Amino acid sequence: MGAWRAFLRCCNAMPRPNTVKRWSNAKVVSVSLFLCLMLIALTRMERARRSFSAEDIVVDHRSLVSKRFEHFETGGVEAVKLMQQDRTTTAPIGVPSKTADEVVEDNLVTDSVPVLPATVAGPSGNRVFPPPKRSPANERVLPAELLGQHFPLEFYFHQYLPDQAPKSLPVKTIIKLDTKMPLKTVLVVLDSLKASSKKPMEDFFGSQRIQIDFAEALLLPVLVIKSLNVPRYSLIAFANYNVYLGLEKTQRSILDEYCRTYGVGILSFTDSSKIGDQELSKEYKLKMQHRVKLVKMRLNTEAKDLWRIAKPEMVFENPLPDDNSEWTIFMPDHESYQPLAFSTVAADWAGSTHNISKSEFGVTVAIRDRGGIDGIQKVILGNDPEFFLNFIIAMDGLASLTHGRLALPMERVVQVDVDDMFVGVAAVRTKPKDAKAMVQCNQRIRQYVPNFKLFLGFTGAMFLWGGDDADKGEKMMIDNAQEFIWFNHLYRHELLYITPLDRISGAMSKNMVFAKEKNLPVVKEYMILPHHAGVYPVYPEVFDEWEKLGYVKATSTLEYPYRHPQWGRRGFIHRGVMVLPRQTCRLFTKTISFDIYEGGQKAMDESLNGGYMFKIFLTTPVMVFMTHMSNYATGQLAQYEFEGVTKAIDTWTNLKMLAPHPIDVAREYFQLYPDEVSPLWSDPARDPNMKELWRVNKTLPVFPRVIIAGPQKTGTTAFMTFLNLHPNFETSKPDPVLYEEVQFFSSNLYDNGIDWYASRFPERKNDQTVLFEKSANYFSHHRTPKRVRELLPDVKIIIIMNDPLRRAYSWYQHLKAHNDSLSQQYTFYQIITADDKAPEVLRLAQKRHLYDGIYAVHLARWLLNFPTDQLYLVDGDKLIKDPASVMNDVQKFIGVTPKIDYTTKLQFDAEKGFFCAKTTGCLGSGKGRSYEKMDSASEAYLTEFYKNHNEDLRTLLSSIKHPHPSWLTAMQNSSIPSH
Ligand SMILES: Nc1ncnc2c1ncn2[C@@H]1O[C@H](COP(=O)(O)OS(=O)(=O)O)[C@@H](OP(=O)(O)O)[C@H]1O
Repeated sequence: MGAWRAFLRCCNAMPRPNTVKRWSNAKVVSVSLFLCLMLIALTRMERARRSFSAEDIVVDHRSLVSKRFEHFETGGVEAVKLMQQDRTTTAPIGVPSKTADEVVEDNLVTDSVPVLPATVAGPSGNRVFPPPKRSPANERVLPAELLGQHFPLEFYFHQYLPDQAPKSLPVKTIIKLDTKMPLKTVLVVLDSLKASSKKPMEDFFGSQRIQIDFAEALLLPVLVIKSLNVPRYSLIAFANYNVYLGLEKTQRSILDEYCRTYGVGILSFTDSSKIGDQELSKEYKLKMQHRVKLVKMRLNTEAKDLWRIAKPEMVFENPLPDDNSEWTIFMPDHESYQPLAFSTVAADWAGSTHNISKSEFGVTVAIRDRGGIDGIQKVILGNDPEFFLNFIIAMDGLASLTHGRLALPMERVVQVDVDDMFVGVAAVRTKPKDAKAMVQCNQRIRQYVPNFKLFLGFTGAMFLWGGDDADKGEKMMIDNAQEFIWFNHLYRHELLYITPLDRISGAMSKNMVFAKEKNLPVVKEYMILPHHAGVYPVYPEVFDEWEKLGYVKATSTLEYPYRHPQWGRRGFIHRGVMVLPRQTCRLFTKTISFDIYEGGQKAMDESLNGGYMFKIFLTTPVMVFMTHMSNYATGQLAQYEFEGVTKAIDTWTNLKMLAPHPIDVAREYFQLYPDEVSPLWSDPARDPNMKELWRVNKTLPVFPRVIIAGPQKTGTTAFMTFLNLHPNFETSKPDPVLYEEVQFFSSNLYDNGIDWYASRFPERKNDQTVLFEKSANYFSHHRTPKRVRELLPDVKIIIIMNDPLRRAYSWYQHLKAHNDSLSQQYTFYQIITADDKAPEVLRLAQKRHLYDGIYAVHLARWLLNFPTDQLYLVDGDKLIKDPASVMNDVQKFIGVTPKIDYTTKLQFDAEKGFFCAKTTGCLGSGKGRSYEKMDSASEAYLTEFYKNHNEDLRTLLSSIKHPHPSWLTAMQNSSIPSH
């Protein structure tokens, strides 16, 4: 009522035209009510207009995020509550966590804005910098992988059955498909997948995090996902332009047609190591001279619309790198071409200079074809992207050819961490000249990166442990503390893999006390653990501690998901702490004998010439570097390298370098890469670096070798019970809420990490023991296959498929048996036929009943992630009628020993109507219920609903040469009209 009165007050206060002014409150109310009713009616009409189709199960993942468990599990919640009271029955299906309230169903699309810790005040009380702006060019475009997760069937057909299309319509998701927009993937065509030119292509695109597909020229992939009508590639790239020119005629015309239809351009490099000296493409009116030796390069300032990163007025005055006489120059004869870069033929070049200009900048070494000849825009470079100017030209070409869709933002966020301040033996500790050099380094880098300050990781206990000179140097650092930003690096540089973990909190807080005493401006929100131990692989104790402290919000590591190549490192957020990927500078192992400052000059020169660090700056919008001051003698060179590289970036590019507060660095990172918010866990036992970081006194986690993945209501409990009869199979520990299930990969339990997952299993009795788990909702959960593949790449997956009609009805009977209100309110028929006008709960319940039974879609997702020999598909009917033969077979598939004969373990129980274990008896009353037959209207509806999906399943199974389950064959036979 209060709100209503406020509304009326508002109405009265609002300026109105004279006629309205005279209206009474009653009139205002009636008019408002009328307008409301009209609005409702119009909305209903609009809904009704969109008629319901059998394929129209909306898998609206985003809505699930906010609706939480009780909405998603509509119809299941009451069952959960009941089950919690009655522990004698087994767990309800799909209960993903301890309590309904805690659960956030995570079956969501990852393009939601990540939840990041709030911005915090900088060391001086304010942010050092405003957060960098995101460039519109960098707005996210649908990555192919996401599409593959949500449209697996279409992807599978596209990949393996390109001549066919699925019979069923795609199951709708919230992903909006713009069928004219190519996916954000690049097709790189090579003459052979083994070509040496593959690596530079991987580096060029990979370092910009652009997804690539490689293809051989003789076997180009199908370019459009037919069933979705989605063009697959945003750009076609050739490592060697001659491969494009030499494409087989039909392939060329298909490719060209694709490019023209979707406005896709071609970016090509050249590789003259294997080709003749001079070539003429008559068709393209382009002459090319290969193997030219060149000096100097300048860009064409007239190609204004192409230059973005490049500063076109800059001139490179030195000889171009020429290990194998690898440059190609272009001599076009058509107005469609525009030179992009010019060079000068070296005076000592031995090749024939017939028709080649010898004047300064007289030859063209990069060119653009504006499509005047064949309607396709191209950028062609006279070498690979190795040379730094070529790299920049290619990046700008890429941005232009993809209309900005694959362009990186123009800002580069830079953070340089100097770990181990005060750590080290006397000889390599900070001397006065080092301290001075660091202060100067800050000042010099500030010319290019406003407000830049080195970040120093300090270890208080080791302060003044060095000799006299070091003492002086370290004292100087303290005197100049305000010149830097400091972060906690643990008091004694404790290596957590050998230090008792209960010392972490002491080590963190003592260091902060030290900082206070010395008046160091510490950013307490950012912290680095020595050797990054505890961050990845995660030590739960470290994150516990950070959670207790409450203020640590960001850290970084080299280790996730792997170390090499550098550009493959990623970030993730775990328990509120943002973990950023860390970049490493070169270690100048060869220059160690140099005087350090002399070596520094060398590092700077190299960067100025576009060395390794320069490319990191070009391709990495948010960079956190790791360097050392003392414990690696060579680490001290890094400061020179940063001077060099920032100067070079400032000189050659229009990129804007920024040095914000570390929390803003982290926030910027995850805003740029929201897909990375959720980590993908992998097995530390499989990676030597991770193994090194694992605690010395803690055994590596042991994971299951077999997963019964579902789907729900297909006999998964019977299967796991039977498997357990084998002396060497050991299932997960029972859970008070989830009972026999784990549900790690398909719920927010995944956030608990791998230690938690491993703790769900008993210790193996001996080497023969095979751990396994059953979680029936894994099968249809869109993220699960990828997560499983990442952690358990060799796992064997068991999938049981019974008649989807039976499966849906069994779920309804499950609800009924637990007096779930939904099943009391609605009949089975009402639920499965719910349309757009139905209440939301009914729509969600409909999804709950029908979605899992769309086997083809879910199976395709597993098949895209696992080889077929890791999947064991069980005919659900056979499991009921002849479980012994299924169980005998599966032992072979898993490779367990000894093989047991299940005919001696199982017997048919006439009363139960199912096979039961001789020793442990039949399953509980919740499994194998007796209930009335499905009504014929429902049966007819479901038969129609699943018709095309089942047809797709047949195609899919045939494609992997798997026999069809008996119910599927029977269904097909019954649908063939008899004459
Ligand atoms: N041997 C044996 N004993 C009992 N029940 C058997 C057996 N084999 C298969 N089934 C079928 O399993 C159905 C229950 O499937 P799930 O165990 O996968 O259900 S759950 O998802 O774990 O809740 C269950 O469904 P309902 O018949 O609806 O109860 C059975 O049809």
